[in-house]
Amino acid sequence: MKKNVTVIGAGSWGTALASVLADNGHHVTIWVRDPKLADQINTKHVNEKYLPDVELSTHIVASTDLESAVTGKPIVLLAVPSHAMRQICRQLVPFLDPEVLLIHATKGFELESLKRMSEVIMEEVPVAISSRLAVLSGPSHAEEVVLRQPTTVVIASESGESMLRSQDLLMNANFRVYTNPDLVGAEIAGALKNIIALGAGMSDGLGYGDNAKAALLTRGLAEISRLGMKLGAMPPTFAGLAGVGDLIATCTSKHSRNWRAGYLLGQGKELDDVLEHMGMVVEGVRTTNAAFALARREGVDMPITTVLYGILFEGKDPRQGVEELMRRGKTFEMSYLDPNGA
Ligand SMILES: NC(=O)C1=CN([C@@H]2O[C@H](COP(=O)(O)OP(=O)(O)OC[C@H]3O[C@@H](n4cnc5c(N)ncnc54)[C@H](OP(=O)(O)O)[C@@H]3O)[C@@H](O)[C@H]2O)C=CC1
Ligand SMILES: O=C(CO)COP(=O)(O)O
Repeated sequence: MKKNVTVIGAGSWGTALASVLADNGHHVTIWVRDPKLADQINTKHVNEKYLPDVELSTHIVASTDLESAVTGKPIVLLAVPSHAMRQICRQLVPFLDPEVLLIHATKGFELESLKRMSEVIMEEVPVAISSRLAVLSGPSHAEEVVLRQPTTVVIASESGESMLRSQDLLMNANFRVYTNPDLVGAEIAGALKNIIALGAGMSDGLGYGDNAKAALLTRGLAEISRLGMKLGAMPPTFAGLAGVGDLIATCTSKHSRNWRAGYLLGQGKELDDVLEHMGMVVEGVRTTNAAFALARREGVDMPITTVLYGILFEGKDPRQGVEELMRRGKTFEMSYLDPNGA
């Protein structure tokens, strides 16, 4: 069944998801802040700023008018950066259908409150209830999705019906959608992998090799899982697409803005210059800050995050950071195998 769907946000990810929806024959509206970009999408069918060189479906209609974009729409997909989520939700509230299914595809925490995106949405949107809220996560670079390259993602929701509706909406021969009831885990895994991607880029920028990268991914996953479980996630989620899957995609790909930012930092560039140069959201920077605070609040050991926090916000030299990680005290690989019960 073809649906009326509105995508909020015409950055790389919103545009790529609108393309998937248009491929599936849905009537897609994409809400865009910039009138020039809306005009470009409607007349030239391109998004030169975020996904240049890709021809978009003529069935994607861009609008700068939030009211007409959202009113009466049964499904709204949010693809804005984490720092914009609360404000966007506030703007949406007057126009949302009382029965709307909300899917968000944002990978980050709200820095000020340390809340997950679904918590922010539930706080701001009175019609948002957990039975009609889903998160889209997993290894999915927008640049590959718009080229219809094989991609797998996960839709997580506390509601079986919302998972199945979201899966039906998005799934096609190039875009395979799995379901997972662990919304908390999918959100946390998707957000925290960006920290490790920054570290992986930094390691490459410093000239370190595959051993260092493998160490970062594996020990990164260990600390992501530790914090995630403390915050209520289910452990198997971290072994799935939203966990290890997205870690691999983000830490090893030049498409990743987080990897690229890390690479430039590893080469000695300043954070402000790097972010200006990127011109797109680098969620891992704010997420490092949020995860550092969450780890302290929850009493969870996150050595890689702590070192990255020092590099990003306290002027620590990246090489010194690596040395600190390598010289940490001796420890069991898996604390639950420690016979002394550490
Ligand atoms: N790109 C990808 O491959 C993937 C991204 N994601 C996640 O999707 C989310 C969005 O990222 P992505 O699309 O890549 O980001 P981009 O940097 O490509 O685009 C950001 C988009 O958000 C808009 N925006 C920025 N600030 C605000 C604001 N304050 N209010 C409203 N809109 C705002 C921008 O509008 P404007 O141009 O007007 O500034 C632009 O449309 C992130 O959480 C990211 O981690 C998840 C999976 C894959
Ligand atoms: O989440 C992503 C791929 O799954 C995109 O990662 P970046 O934001 O680092 O580009």
